[in-house]
Amino acid sequence: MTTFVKGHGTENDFVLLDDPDGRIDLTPELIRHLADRRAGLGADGVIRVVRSAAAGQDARAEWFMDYWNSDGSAAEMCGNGSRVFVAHLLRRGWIELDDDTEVLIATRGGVMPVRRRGDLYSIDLGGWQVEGGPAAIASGGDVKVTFPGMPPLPGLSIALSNPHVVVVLPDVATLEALDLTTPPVVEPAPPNGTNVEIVVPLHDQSIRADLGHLRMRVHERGSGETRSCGTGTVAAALAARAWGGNLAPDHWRVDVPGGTLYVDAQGTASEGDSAQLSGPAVIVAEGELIEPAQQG
Ligand SMILES: N[C@@H](CCC[C@H](N)C(=O)O)C(=O)O
Repeated sequence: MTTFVKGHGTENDFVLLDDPDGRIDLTPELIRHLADRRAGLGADGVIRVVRSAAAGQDARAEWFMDYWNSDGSAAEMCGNGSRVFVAHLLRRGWIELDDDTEVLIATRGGVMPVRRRGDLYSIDLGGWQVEGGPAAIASGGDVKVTFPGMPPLPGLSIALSNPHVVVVLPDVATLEALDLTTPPVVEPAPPNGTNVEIVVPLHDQSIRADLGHLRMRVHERGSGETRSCGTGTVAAALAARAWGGNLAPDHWRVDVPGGTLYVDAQGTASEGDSAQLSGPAVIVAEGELIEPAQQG
């Protein structure tokens, strides 16, 4: 019997499968079936919750977040998923985590520390880089991104644990009208595909001067448009910070269709040792899987 929970982080939703001892054969077909919003449970991604020792992963972290996109492809990392993963481990009693202490989790993108303060979880995503460096920042980007019915726009590639390209638009009306039903075309095509974040800087007076503010939509590699992408908000803040130059803030609020996330960045405009993502994690339901052959 396989138990699961359904959860989300700012409405980026996941099915988490309990597999502490590494017994589940998680095929792309099973992932697509579970993620299907009509024939399955429905999710942007599927996370297998497995001990690192049972999955051949880094022993510094007891637990491995085995993350899969809804199309059945594997991803290195999921920022929103990492918070839901830790909330689930806590709820199961598989870890203990007091306020302001940290737990290490293993991901394909490396071992990362997660902290909790009340209902807010923060993860340190480690090193990052603006691909193309200062020249790409100065020219607006290193790639061209085309959305249906629009001329190509510059995009800035950000190497985090997973790949991102960030595009800036002038206003919220243009952002809301954007067609994300098909993948944006990125040229030259990144070798492993990419997540694409589209942002509008908000210059509202109500926000602190040391806190940047962005509105964002995202088209995720392997999942299509989602209501939030945690690593995507970090990439968006890093790109906006790079474009903003010396006076740009290190702290950012990013509003996505599913809620609000916060990003803290360290390092130069084009490279840094770490960036932190903070936001909520919600567990909505739990249950037992029925084997596909027994369904119907
Ligand atoms: N939604 C996630 C990112 C999930 C993986 C992504 N689609 C990829 O393929 O890199 C997040 O919150 O970071």
